[in-house]
Amino acid sequence: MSENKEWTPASSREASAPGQPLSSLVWKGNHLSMLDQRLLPETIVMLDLFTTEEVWEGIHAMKVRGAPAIGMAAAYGVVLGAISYRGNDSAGWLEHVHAVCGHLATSRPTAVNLFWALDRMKKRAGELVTEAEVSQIEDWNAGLEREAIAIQAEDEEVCRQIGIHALPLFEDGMGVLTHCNAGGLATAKYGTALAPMYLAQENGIHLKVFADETRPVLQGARLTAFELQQAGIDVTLLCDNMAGMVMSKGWVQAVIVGTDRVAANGDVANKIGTYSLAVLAKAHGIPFYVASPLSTIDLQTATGADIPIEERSAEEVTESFGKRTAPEGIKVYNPAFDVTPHKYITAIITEKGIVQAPFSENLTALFAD
Ligand SMILES: CSC[C@H]1O[C@H](OP(=O)(O)O)[C@H](O)[C@@H]1O
Repeated sequence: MSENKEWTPASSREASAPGQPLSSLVWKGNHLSMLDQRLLPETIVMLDLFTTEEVWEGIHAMKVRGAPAIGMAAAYGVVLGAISYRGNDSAGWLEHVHAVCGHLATSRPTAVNLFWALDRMKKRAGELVTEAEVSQIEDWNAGLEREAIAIQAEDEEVCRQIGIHALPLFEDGMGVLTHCNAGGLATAKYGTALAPMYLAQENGIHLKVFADETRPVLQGARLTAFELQQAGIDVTLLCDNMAGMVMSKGWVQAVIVGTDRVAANGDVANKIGTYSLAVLAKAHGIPFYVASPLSTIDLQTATGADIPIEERSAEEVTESFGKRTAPEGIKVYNPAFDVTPHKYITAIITEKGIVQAPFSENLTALFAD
């Protein structure tokens, strides 16, 4: 793996152009260029990843993070794995691709987009080897490459559609609170929860955004505050424990967050702290919205209690801000996500429209056609 300290625009999809937001993932034809989000906002480093293992590590270590971005990265990881196959038979190639997918599936457990993208790549691999007109491994690899590129391109349009559907919920001058980073950095572009903020800006609507800092990894402070400020959107950074006071002052008219997995009954797994925010919003009579692409809705998972919740290292909590901030040997509990019961959710905003209670029926209906 090499690190490009220099800012080098990509040949296929531009990493960044003047006035344009950063891209977290740029496919370069034979490798994946991944923005190391752990270093933002101070340092912009694109990592050049040539192997599945490097992509696995990138996801696991949260160099790339955010449910849709994790799925996209995994899809490119499958391409890199397929390219590395040295046999010449379809059965061996397919078995190898499945093994690569199985390995990438162990990188992080909660965001269902990872498994969604891997399932899609496996399905495409199966189709490729049975399509009569393509018979070379190079053709199958090229087919998987096209599929991964399509996943990324579709995500940009999906996010834009989420923004379009959400926009009528936000009026000029409203205060909107968000948690973690469900923005362009977590997706191909626009984000999920941040998409309406970008669309509002395009339409001359002024929103006053409050970004929770989001302990312990600080995605709100390092990423949401960064990307909204870069875009010229009015954003105020809050410590997580300030949300209640800000709501009590009447400064917040809506909360919108992203999600890593929506269960069939409408329960939502999202960044730790989301559940507390939803309860606070309910107590203050503030609508609580979840922005979710269909790829994040998991009808196979019945309720929030069935969603696997990732627990991360104690050091994320004890070594914050570049130094030790807790005593040696202290017991730590560090769940990366929590589950918000659907009773606290006003609506789930998807690329196909806005879903409200009863969530079980209405989420299922989304997939009917
Ligand atoms: C657009 S979904 C973003 C989603 O991902 C975050 O998790 P993480 O930073 O740990 O990957 C968080 O739950 C966000 O809502």
